[in-house]
Amino acid sequence: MTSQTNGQFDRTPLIAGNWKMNMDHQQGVALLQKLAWTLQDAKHDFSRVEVAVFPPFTDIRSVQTIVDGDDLKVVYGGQDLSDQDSGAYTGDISGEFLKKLGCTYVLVGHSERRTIHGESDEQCLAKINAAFRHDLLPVLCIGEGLDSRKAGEHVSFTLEQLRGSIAGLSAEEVAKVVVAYEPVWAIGTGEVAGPEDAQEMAQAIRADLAELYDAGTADKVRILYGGSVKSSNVGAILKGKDVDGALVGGASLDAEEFANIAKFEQHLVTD
Ligand SMILES: O=C(CO)COP(=O)(O)O
Repeated sequence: MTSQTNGQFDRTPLIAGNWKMNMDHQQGVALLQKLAWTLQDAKHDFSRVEVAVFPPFTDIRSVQTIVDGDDLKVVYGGQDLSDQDSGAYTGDISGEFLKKLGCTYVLVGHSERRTIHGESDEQCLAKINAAFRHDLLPVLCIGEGLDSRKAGEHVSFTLEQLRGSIAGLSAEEVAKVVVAYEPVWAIGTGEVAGPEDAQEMAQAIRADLAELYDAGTADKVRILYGGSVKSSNVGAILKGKDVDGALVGGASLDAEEFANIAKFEQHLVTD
């Protein structure tokens, strides 16, 4: 076990905002500046709770300029990357380019990539390897659809995605992966998996990682929950001891609401 260094959290919590295909670069700059001011006013301690944004590719250069120019502590990443490094891959973006723009993270296998673009676990694994080649931290998204949930197969479905997407990674690599559990039926629908559901899956993911690797490695992996997270439900969701943060879609487009989510410790439900 790692020591209890950060309140109830063994691992530094991560609150991440996935802007999806929203916000052009001008709107993105305004959103980021408002977020930074709001967090600054709230005296946000970034060493306690990390805050990341995932803007569209066309915003990232502008985001970099603001982050560097204003010395912001907000970190950022791409919403996807190619599994290749360069070459004849029209429309794709190399991890090398993301790194050069100062990205820390990159999303891999978001459910919208898996469903709309048919990305497989195998491709996700190749993308994770590409991320590591360029010193980016992958945020691997996994999660079941409504059918699996209704059939009571959500855990086995999600763990199969996990295993397929990390197959062959070393323990050292896996420890750097952030896993985001996002049940597809809870994304953008207002339906939230209950706090118990989020903890149940986070615990199952950690147990599976401990079985595949070892407990020490599993303890290092941060596991986020995503799907209709708001300031009003984040406190209950992050109460789960295996849930280390949130991947937020819609609510991350509102600077005040997203800053409020990042201040989730104020909303933590205790009983
Ligand atoms: O897909 C998500 C984040 O990646 C979740 O989106 P919502 O928060 O809009 O449900």
